Amino acid sequence: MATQDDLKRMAAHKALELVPHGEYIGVGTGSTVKYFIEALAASAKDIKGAVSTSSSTSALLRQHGIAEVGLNEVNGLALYVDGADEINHSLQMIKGGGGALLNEKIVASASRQFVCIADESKYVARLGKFPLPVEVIEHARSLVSRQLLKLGGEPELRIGVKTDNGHQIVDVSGLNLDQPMSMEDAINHIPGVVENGIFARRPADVLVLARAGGVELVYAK
Ligand SMILES: O=C(CO)[C@H](O)[C@H](O)COP(=O)(O)O
Repeated sequence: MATQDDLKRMAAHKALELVPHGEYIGVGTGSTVKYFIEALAASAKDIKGAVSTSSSTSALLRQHGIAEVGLNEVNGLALYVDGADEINHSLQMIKGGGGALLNEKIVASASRQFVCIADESKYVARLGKFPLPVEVIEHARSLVSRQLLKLGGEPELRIGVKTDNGHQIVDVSGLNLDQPMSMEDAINHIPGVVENGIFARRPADVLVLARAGGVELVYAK
């Protein structure tokens, strides 16, 4: 039986088919993305370079000899490839389990196409079982947490974690995410919030979904 890692690898390999030749691409963060970087390095795709979303992704790109380029050095990106913690049927996502949500949202917003790579456990009818990561300015953490409580969530500090941008992460359980875009906006309006892991304003354009029976491309309904 295929393991979750097998499925992640299958999705990552399939995504290669969507990578254009001769373009800059954005690369997300996480274990599924690690398989994508490995597959990209072993393939004949001649991308111009990759914009990274985290120090761990930069290290993997270096290790595999893929040229890294800064976002300021390119005029937009053809494609962005990343995993997700949850993705719904409109291809809206919860991201940030790996703590890279801020850079992921920035690079995704600079990309013409967002390809999400995921195993079937991530594909859900309703977002919100996975606690929502919220990146916060450290001295505003308690203030922000009180506001998150008012929005119906139960915030919990991710102990011992600092993001690549020097902030803390609060994971929020119990939020009603039936209106993901409104919640994305509401949380981002709390002073002290840097970014939150709802990707509703910038959903994926295509989901490469790996199931035990094979890999399929899913487009937003
Ligand atoms: O948002 C992310 C990192 O910030 C990842 O895409 C998400 O956590 C999924 O990770 P994985 O591929 O390891 O399951």
